[in-house]
Amino acid sequence: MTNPTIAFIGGGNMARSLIAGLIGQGTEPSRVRVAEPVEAQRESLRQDYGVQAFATAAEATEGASVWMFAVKPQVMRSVCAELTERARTERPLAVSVAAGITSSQLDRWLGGDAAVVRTMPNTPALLGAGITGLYANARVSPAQRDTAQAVLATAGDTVWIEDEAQMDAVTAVSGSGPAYIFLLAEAMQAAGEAQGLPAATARQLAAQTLLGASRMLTESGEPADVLRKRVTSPGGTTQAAIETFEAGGLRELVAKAVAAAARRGGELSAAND
Ligand SMILES: NC(=O)C1=CN([C@@H]2O[C@H](COP(=O)(O)OP(=O)(O)OC[C@H]3O[C@@H](n4cnc5c(N)ncnc54)[C@H](OP(=O)(O)O)[C@@H]3O)[C@@H](O)[C@H]2O)C=CC1
Ligand SMILES: O=C(O)[C@@H]1CCC=N1
Repeated sequence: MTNPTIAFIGGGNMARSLIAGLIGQGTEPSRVRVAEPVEAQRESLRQDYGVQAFATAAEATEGASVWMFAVKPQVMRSVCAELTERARTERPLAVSVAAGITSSQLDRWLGGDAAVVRTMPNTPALLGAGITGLYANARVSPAQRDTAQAVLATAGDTVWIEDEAQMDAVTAVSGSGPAYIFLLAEAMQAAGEAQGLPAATARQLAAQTLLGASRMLTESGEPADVLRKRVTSPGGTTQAAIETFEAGGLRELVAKAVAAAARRGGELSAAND
């Protein structure tokens, strides 16, 4: 990446995670500009990362060739409307992290002929342990594609999607996914406490087990079912638990939850058009 100036529009949870990745990987803070309406959040971004923070998108995008849209889907259209004139004259690379909002909507809201990369990162980006799905529209040049990938790679792994229709599925699996794991952690912790463990001990056991299992998944190269079977001694404790999960319909429930998230992506697109 040839050191572009990057403007974030929206300085909330997701933007913070991405900014942490960029600064942590050595991006010069003066090259990161953020538009964020809340003064307390602007000040905390300046303090934590040394970036420049402004009240308006117009100020933040001055001189920036990459615009990172990190506002809620519900306000994306009005935020783009503030920038249409500048987008037409300056032809930036527009990168969106918004759930549901399509590249053709962003192109239209930015006045047409816009180079748009629609992405779906996740909050482990804060630790450089995220994963981002990316989709580029036809206006994106190979160099801009590399730039978008380089920006998101500071947050973790990246994977390109050639069919934009799959972005709602990406969102449902990895964008929202960390929350599913946190829900599982809450449930494991509560169940441990119900079995008589002190709260702190139950929390530590659940969290470290999720970390260790995730590292085995990513580092061993072995599929999840093989790793699961290795824990499951015939007639043992794990088998008792797994049979309970299967009888309770865990797989079907996960499939329904992911389908609901993907469907919501489509609804967010339609509702905010
Ligand atoms: N959180 C997550 O795990 C993920 C989120 N996303 C996507 O990221 C986007 C942001 O989500 P998230 O960070 O969670 O939400 P947040 O509400 O934390 O962040 C959005 C920020 O944008 C600010 N904002 C609102 N209007 C404007 C404006 N006109 N100009 C500049 N900033 C503005 C908001 O301020 P105010 O609070 O005053 O409204 C808020 O601080 C969403 O589109 C979401 O789909 C994608 C992947 C994962
Ligand atoms: O819940 C949401 O809509 C956003 C998108 C993925 C994670 N958070």
